Amino acid sequence: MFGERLRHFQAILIPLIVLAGAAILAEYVVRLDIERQAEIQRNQVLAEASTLRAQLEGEINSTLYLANGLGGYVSAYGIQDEASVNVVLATVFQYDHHLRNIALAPDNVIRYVYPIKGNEKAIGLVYEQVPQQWAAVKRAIETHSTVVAGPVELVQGGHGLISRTPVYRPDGQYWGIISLIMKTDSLFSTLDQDARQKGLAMALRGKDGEGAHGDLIHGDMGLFRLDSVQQVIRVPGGTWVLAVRPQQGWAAGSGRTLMLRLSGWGLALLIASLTYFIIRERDHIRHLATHDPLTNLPNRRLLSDRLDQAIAKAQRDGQGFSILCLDLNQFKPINDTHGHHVGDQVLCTVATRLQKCLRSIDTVARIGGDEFLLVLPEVESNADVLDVANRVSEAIKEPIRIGELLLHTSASIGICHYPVDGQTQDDLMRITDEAMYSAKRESRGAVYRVGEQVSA
Ligand SMILES: Nc1nc2c(ncn2[C@@H]2O[C@H](COP(=O)(O)OP(=O)(O)OP(=O)(O)O)[C@@H](O)[C@H]2O)c(=O)[nH]1
Repeated sequence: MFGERLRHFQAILIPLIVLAGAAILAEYVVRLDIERQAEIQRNQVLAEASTLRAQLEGEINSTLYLANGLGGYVSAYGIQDEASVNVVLATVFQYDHHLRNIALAPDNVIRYVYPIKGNEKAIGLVYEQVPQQWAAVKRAIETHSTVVAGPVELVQGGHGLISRTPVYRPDGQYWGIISLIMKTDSLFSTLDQDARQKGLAMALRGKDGEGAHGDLIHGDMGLFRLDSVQQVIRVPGGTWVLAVRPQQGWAAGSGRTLMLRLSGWGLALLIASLTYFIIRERDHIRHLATHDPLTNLPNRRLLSDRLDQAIAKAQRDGQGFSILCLDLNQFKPINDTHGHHVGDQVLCTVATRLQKCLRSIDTVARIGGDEFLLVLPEVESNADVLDVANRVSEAIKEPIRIGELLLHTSASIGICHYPVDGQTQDDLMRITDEAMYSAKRESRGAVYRVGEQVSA
């Protein structure tokens, strides 16, 4: 019936709605977690990037402090002889393992280089005559401060930063230039290694201190295009930019997210399944309360509802209906002879046959041991109800096969019409019952209406 189908539909629809709601909630929680994880990860990467930046700035500045220290020494004491200069340069050189060489150029002409081995050709170089170098030297002299160029490819191999520090005598007179070449390959690869150990990829740009627009110094330029954490590094005469990003990308799609999503969906499925079982259980309990457990036909309680509905509908539509009460004849002997279980099967067979004789809008209920009541909406005429009664009677008379047994029974039937024979539920039930008993008393197997036989 419609109510049954609606309940079935609800039992599917409600859990689906619950599933959708719980899944949306689960996805929302996953999204929040992804955002939180990304924020935590971004902060961690930012902290690591700051460490790398400090490390890099520290390395570069410590080299520059050496240049400044050396400049101070030269300014104060000047140059006595080559041997003592070499001692000073060698002392400075050993402080910084990134140093490639140091050159002193009084009046812009390189006179001293340490170590000399491999750098002999630099001796005597006049900066003014080498345009690529003169620009930086000139800028250092003009700005009175250290200028860092590069990294550039070194003729001795590898890459290096060249710092030019102008030196002035105590009286303010320009003395010359101190050049330091710093090997960057080892410096950058140390940083790179540190970053990789923490699962990070790093890149540097800003050659010649040109910052965010400068050429690539180290790493992969792609990192600047990706969503990376970037830090500005101050170098004398300009800036570099450091880009850092997790090697495996940001947290989204991590194992944790997958676990959280699976748990969320699992929970959503569990809640939806529980909802489904609760609804089914509720429907089952409701069904048990309204149906006969043996034949699964509506019981008295549900019959009462159906009768109320039929009366209300008849009053609304101005159309009558009929009810039919049926009691099996000689059922007890079946029980007594073949046992209760055979009697049960006979009752079930009768129930099935009754249902087959009726329309979907009719109701057939079991109201007693071998007694059934049929409600036939919109059936008003005697002829129509007799038609149904005869059909039902014939169906019950058909032999019933239970295993090896072939059993026979019949029914005494009472009918009544609403509103002609009775107007209330109690009246209708009583009158039909009396009609059925009249049939049973006076002509078993016949159909009676209000004490009068209407069909054989
Ligand atoms: N197998 C079975 N028998 C039942 C059930 N409920 C009631 N009965 C039996 O059904 C019989 C009904 O009694 P009656 O209607 O007097 O028996 P009958 O032989 O049909 O009598 P008449 O109606 O006068 O022909 C009783 O013997 C009950 O014990 C049931 O659920 N299963």
